[in-house]
Amino acid sequence: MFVKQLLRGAVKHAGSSPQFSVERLISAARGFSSSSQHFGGTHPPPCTDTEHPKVLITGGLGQLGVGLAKLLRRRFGKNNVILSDIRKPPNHVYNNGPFIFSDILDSKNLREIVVNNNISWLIHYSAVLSAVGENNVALAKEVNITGLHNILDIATDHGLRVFVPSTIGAFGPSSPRDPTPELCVQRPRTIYGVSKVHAELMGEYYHHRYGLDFRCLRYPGIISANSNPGGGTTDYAVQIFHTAVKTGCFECNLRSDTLLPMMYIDDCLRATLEFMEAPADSLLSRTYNISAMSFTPHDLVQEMQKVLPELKVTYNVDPVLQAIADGWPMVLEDIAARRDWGWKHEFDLSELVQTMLTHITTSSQRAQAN
Ligand SMILES: NC(=O)C1=CN([C@@H]2O[C@H](COP(=O)(O)OP(=O)(O)OC[C@H]3O[C@@H](n4cnc5c(N)ncnc54)[C@H](O)[C@@H]3O)[C@@H](O)[C@H]2O)C=CC1
Ligand SMILES: CC(=O)[C@H](N)C(=O)O
Repeated sequence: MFVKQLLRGAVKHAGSSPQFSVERLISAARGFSSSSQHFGGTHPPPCTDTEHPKVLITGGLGQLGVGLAKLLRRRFGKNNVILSDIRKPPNHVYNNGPFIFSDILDSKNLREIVVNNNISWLIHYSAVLSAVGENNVALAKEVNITGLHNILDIATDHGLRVFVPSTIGAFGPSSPRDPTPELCVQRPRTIYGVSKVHAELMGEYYHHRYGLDFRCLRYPGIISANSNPGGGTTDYAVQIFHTAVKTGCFECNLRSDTLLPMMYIDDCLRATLEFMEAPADSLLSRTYNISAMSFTPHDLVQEMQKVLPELKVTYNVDPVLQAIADGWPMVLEDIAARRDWGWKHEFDLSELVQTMLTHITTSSQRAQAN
């Protein structure tokens, strides 16, 4: 029902904005119908040589892992990318390529998987995110710190290239917030942030001490249409799209003026692949900020209302999440990533909103038709 209104709004809006054409909506929808995640127009061609990395992704059933597996499989071949997690995968994931159970706290099992599958790249996505971490500090310590130690030791012992994402949450209230440079004070006040600073420092230490090929990007809040966020402070910016399309209203748990760095998932996953493929001698650092846009809930709602003029948003601030967000960067500076390995984002706020709404509307129409 609201989907129809949304399409009507989109068409109406198309008349007023040259950037938002019906053709674009339709062509984006076509792209989505042939692939569940769309990666912009610039994804690299599949590798043809036999020197593919053999990749293991830990924590692969969260918001980011399935999309990354899809991108890497397109590049390196389906069987060269193994997705793993401690949860049971849905059928479409299970049927789309190798999946294996792996608990990062079980170091012997993890080592066996690496050895038996001749793994050469380890993408370490398992983590407990900011909001869940504040509710369960013991679990966050275990997964984010003990788990990371297992990963670094195994990666070092077997000569792997290892990617560990960090986050805007690795900064805190005493960091410069607008903009936040690569190198500055990092005194986060969440267990998530503390564990990510620990990961950055441990990885860099292993790189200098043992020659580990450690690579780390500080991601902003990631926005995706067909995977759900796992319990973070930036989750509102994903949930708002789904709820708005379904019901036409949304209750936001952050203040309307909370400015945070955000990124569309396609940019995030492409950045990860490009960074992993960057020649080691181009990397002057092992930990980089990457950035695309910053917006407040108010900015996002205004952009969405260009398509959904009836959208109603109310604010019911969660004090714990608001305190976390108030200590995070407002704008992330990523000069070094752009300079050293050519990072360039593709999605700004208007592209993000168009793409998310098109994607969610199309999926919802398809579900209604079935
Ligand atoms: N999604 C975002 O906005 C951002 C994510 N990141 C980082 O990117 C990585 C991936 O993030 P998401 O996919 O959003 O996280 P998520 O919370 O959606 O997924 C994490 C996954 O880790 C798995 N996991 C938990 N304990 C485990 C264990 N003991 N062994 C193996 N797997 C375990 C969970 O089952 C879950 O599927 C994380 O390291 C996160 O910190 C960084 C910044 C932003
Ligand atoms: C920005 C992140 O790391 C994550 N989305 C969170 O909000 O915890």
